[in-house]
Amino acid sequence: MENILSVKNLTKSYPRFKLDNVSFDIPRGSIMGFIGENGAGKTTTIKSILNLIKKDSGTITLFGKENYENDVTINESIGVVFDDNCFQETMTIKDINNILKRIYRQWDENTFYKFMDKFKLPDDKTIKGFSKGMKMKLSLAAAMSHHAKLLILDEATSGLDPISRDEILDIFLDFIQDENNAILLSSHITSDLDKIADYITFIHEGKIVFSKSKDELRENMGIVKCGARAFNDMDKSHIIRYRKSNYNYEVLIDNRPEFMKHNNETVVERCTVDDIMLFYVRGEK
Ligand SMILES: Nc1ncnc2c1ncn2[C@@H]1O[C@H](COP(=O)(O)OP(=O)(O)OP(=O)(O)O)[C@@H](O)[C@H]1O
Repeated sequence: MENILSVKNLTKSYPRFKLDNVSFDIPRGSIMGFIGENGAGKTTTIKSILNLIKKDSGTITLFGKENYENDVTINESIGVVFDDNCFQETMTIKDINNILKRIYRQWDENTFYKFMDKFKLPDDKTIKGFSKGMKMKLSLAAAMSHHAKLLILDEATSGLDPISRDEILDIFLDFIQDENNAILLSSHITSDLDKIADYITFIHEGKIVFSKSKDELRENMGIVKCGARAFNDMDKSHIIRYRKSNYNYEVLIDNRPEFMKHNNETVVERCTVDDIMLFYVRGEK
């Protein structure tokens, strides 16, 4: 499968933080969930991809091209949303449409106004009177109204209520029905990623812990809850991380099918993206 975005050994240093050899790929027709705790390096990675900050080293390839910085076609093929409002508060939807129409060669006024109707955003009010969720919907609509092929969304669903999020997630799923499109979605709302992501890239303290398909994670990883004796007897080669509370252990294991073959009386629970992140960040090795 061809990759729409490929990040190889990306490095960027700040005085107190280093993005360290970050690598991952996003195949066409897929949604990549980008997860990690606060300060893990998600926005720094995204800004490097978008050339908003200068990387120290590494290779970023978008749509098969490495040096895309001044390539208008590539830049216009990306729809970007950050978690803060990028429009002037005094503007109305009509003003925004007029401005974006001049910026994007492929601006699609029809699609934009369809989104405005769908999201019930008033076109006579200034942005100042919009709630956080309304501003977020507006930004998402703008990102999806110029025939972008890659959406890069940094915490773009964080201000939305569960109903609006569900509506947006459906729109994302629609978007990738076109096999030439893809989405990079950084989010702390891991239940959203459980619902729609095809791949998960997990970054911790500037380093990639894993970048895998969600099916692979779901099939292979599992949680065993047991007492001290069972934990001591356990084949340690399967343990990724464990958490201990009083005399009980919760253990995140890899290769669930293999583990179950040799421990057929042990219950291995399925885990969520949230569980995996919690074990990696807070569990013991
Ligand atoms: N311009 C900068 N100068 C110095 N340090 C910076 C700069 N920008 C980011 N950092 C540091 O880089 C680290 C990673 O920040 P980043 O915003 O990439 O994290 P994040 O994973 O997006 O976090 P969050 O989930 O909170 O948005 C943080 O420690 C941050 O303080």
